[in-house]
Amino acid sequence: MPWRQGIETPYKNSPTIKLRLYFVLGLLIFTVTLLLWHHWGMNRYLRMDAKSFTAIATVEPATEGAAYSSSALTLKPEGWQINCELIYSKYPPYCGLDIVLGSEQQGLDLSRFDQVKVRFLFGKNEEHLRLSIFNYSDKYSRENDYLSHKVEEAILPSHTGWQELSFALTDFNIPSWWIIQENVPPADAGSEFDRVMQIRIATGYDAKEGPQQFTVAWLEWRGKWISAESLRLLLIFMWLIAGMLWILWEWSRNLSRLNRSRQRQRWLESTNQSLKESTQELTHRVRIDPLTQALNREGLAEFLTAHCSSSEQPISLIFLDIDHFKQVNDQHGHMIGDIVLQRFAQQIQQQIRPSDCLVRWGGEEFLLLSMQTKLRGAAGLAEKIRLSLAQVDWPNDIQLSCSAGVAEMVEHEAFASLVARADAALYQAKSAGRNRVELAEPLSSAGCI
Ligand SMILES: Nc1nc2c(ncn2[C@@H]2O[C@H](COP(=O)(O)OP(=O)(O)OP(=O)(O)O)[C@@H](O)[C@H]2O)c(=O)[nH]1
Repeated sequence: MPWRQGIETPYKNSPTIKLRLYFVLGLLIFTVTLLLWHHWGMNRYLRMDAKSFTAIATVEPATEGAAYSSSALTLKPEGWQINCELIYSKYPPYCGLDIVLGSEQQGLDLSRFDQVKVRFLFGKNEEHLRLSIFNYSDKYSRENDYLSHKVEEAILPSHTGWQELSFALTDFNIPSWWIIQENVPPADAGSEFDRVMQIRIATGYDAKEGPQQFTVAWLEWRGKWISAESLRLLLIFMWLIAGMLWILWEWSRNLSRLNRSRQRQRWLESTNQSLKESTQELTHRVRIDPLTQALNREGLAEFLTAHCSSSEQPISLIFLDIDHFKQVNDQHGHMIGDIVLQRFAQQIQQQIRPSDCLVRWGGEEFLLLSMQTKLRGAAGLAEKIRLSLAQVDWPNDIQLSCSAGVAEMVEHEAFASLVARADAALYQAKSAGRNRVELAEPLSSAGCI
């Protein structure tokens, strides 16, 4: 059966259910793996030390009057060492080192990192170091004026001995003096690390006059290949795509299921139709004589069940028999005999009412049940049929006649009795020389089937 091909039953263990489970499981494993990998791995580093980056000494004030601060940068095996002498003048003094990263508006993109770690040695009690980032921006930066670059600062506390301090990029602050100096609106006063021109490590605002010394071993920038936010977006996008694919898949599966069930419905409808037609044809065949198209005895029984009621009475029966039909067969053959039988039946059908019923009783004998017809009416009909045979174009110019016996059913008469009486009348017609109509003897009382 073609419509059966590919029909899926929604069993628990069907391959599609398994496929879906694998699909969701695969996505979950992929998501968890990606999150774990992001948490524990996917790291990138940038280390800034004396071997790989160049630093210069910086000092403030450098040229104020006769008294000025001085600073000297020494490269030690452990890192950059700053030795300076701070003297107060117009501005609070500081000294430190600058790691120059860019020039001519080309800075280093440090926004790819999340954290910075600094290893330094600064033994001064209650004093601090400053770690400053100078970031270029087309909005406010001016060429050859590093103070116009956005300044982002983090304060490093003093500590006895070497210390390694780690903090996030979000821990940097923009000092208010820079915002005021550059007149920057609040919308532009947020942190930026995409074009870093230089990094400065210097004494803090609380530095005291006199000699200062500190050493910076390295700065290490740490970040992820994919930021947590990008990873979240990626995962959301991936789940959205998977969801859409899932919906599309379900939709196309349902569509093909629907098509298959429509196909099946059409097949069932056409099968049902052809079964109905076959049944009708079979029923017809069972009730109809195939040669003459008159009812057979089966058809007669059905007809009697449906119509032999008192409302249909009076009912008359004409028993018709072709005369000397054996001679027709003998002289012209059975084929011609069959044609004669067909035309004989047709000739009768043309002259009766739709409510009447022609039955082939057997061989060349026919019963004609004439409904709501009295004996005389039926006798007239039988006579009319008999006479009409002369007008028929019989094959081989055969001269055909018939005899008839007519009987009217009396109330409660059995059909067999009616047939027997009509048959007796027919016998009389035959005995009296054929080609004539005889009436049956009336019955006083009998019964219908
Ligand atoms: N061609 C053909 N012949 C049939 C068919 N059924 C019966 N017959 C023939 O009809 C003939 C009937 O012959 P009889 O019973 O002797 O009747 P008859 O020759 O008509 O003689 P009477 O009835 O006495 O006039 C037989 O030869 C049957 O073989 C049929 O379906 N086709």
